[in-house]
Amino acid sequence: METSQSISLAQNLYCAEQLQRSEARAGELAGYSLGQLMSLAGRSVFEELERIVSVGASIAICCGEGNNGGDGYIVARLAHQAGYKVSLYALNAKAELKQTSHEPAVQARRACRELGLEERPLTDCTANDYDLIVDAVFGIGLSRPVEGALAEWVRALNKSRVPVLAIDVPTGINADSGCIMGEAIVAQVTVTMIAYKRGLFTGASPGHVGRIVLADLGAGKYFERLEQPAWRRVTENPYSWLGDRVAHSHKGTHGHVLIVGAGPGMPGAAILAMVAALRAGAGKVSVACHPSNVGIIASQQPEAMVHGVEAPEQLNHLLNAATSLVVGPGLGRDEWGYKIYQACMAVNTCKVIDADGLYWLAQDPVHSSQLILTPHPGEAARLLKCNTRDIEANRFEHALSLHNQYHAQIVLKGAGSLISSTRGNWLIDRGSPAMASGGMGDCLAGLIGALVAQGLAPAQALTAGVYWHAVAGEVAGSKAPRGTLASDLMPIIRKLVNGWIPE
Ligand SMILES: NC(=O)C1=CN([C@@H]2O[C@H](COP(=O)(O)OP(=O)(O)OC[C@H]3O[C@@H](n4cnc5c(N)ncnc54)[C@H](O)[C@@H]3O)[C@@H](O)[C@H]2O)[C@@H](O)CC1
Ligand SMILES: Nc1ncnc2c1ncn2[C@@H]1O[C@H](COP(=O)(O)OP(=O)(O)O)[C@@H](O)[C@H]1O
Ligand SMILES: [K+]
Repeated sequence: METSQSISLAQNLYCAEQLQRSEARAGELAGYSLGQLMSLAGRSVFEELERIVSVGASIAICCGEGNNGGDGYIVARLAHQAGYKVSLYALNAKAELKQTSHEPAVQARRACRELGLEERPLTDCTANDYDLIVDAVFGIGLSRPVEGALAEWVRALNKSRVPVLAIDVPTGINADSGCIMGEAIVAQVTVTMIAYKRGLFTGASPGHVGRIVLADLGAGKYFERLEQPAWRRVTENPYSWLGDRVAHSHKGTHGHVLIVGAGPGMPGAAILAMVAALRAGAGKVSVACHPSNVGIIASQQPEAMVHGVEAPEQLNHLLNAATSLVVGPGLGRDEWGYKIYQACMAVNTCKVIDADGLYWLAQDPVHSSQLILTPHPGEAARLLKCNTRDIEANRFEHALSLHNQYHAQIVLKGAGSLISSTRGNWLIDRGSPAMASGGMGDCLAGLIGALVAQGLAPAQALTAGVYWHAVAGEVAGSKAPRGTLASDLMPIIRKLVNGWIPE
């Protein structure tokens, strides 16, 4: 799978279980006991703390009963010794640490007591009394929802404007899925230990983790030798896949995208896909739509060729001429839409299927690596015959299921888009909430279609398309996220497919 065209600069992502299984061995290979790893973890967090607040600042360190809390006690001792005003809060101030806790945690807690740092119950911690809160309540050991008084405390903490430094994973975030379990802390910075946990980058996490800092404790490289990452995070611009245009190229060199959609009264989605395909560099773009929409679509962009098709037979010559198809934008769920969809599915040309195309696919599943499916969670639920909540509860597993069931190239869209493809499983955590507006998906479908037309393999086109679409959304929405439109992405997509890298 690793070819010269694979993404070289990507980060490996892991599950909590992999950390639990191999962190001790990785530490051993690096020359550290688990206890020493914990001391290093505490020190890394303390170093980040020093970057956030100056000596003398008031800090509340909130500790659970496991090893995440253990890291917290080490931070508390270091911060106290360095001259910070430290207040300690414990989930269970009277109880001893769990028996599974490492010795340095026990020692650090004892040292804190000897230094006169009295532990108070966590729910007594009022965030506004402090300059910084250190969240050492739960890390990868979170095993059930945060409930009751603790959940109330988390809600109050989130309402305050006090910055939070989370250790390993913000309390309440599931490190594997990125879901909130009950209630979750919103952190400004998360210092995560040894390796990146996959759940930090998708689901609810983008709103909770803040800036992520990896503290690999010297054991990261050994850990990566012991454990295979099922997912990798794209961190490199994939422009080299497309490369510069050859000087003697002509429009025929850059492929012909056919957008199939725009049923009666629904021209907008096809227009967006069409413009995105043109701006992403397709040599030619045609639209096959219901005859009633020809005038309005043709008036949007004179460079596109717009064809009204009443019956599927009229599509044949267009299908034969296309290098890639985008099937579904505004296609509709009536008989016309179904017949047009069926005609598209009868040809082997690589197809991006989105929107109503996915609706029809869910009725009658097809398996092919020449299909690129771009569902949002609602569409994914229909394809997998479950509900949207099931999808969001475990985005990773459902992206894999879609790939396995349809043998297709899949992106499960949303904050932290997941790609499961014949070129592996990739996470793209670019993009922004500015993109939460109608039409963004149509723009993505057209962009991917244009990349296929220009010669990228389906899985590459999908990965590059999702990446550039998300970056374009970030750029378009950076100054004024509300009111950002899919149309605003078009000129930025044009720059990105020409190698532009935003600062
Ligand atoms: N093992 C190691 O080598 C290292 C571990 N480290 C730290 O250790 C953490 C993992 O430690 P643990 O496995 O002890 O797990 P945690 O400290 O994350 O929490 C587990 C404890 O919390 C309880 N718990 C879980 N969910 C709860 C809920 N909703 N309400 C109430 N109690 C709940 C569990 O019963 C268990 O006692 C990592 O996240 C990291 O911060 C770091 O020190 C690096 C080294
Ligand atoms: N909060 C967000 N963060 C990152 N990307 C987002 C966010 N909200 C939406 N997007 C992206 O915008 C696009 C929306 O697509 P979709 O839901 O199909 O829109 P539509 O059907 O209205 O065109 C997806 O690519 C999605 O990943
Ligand atoms: K934590």
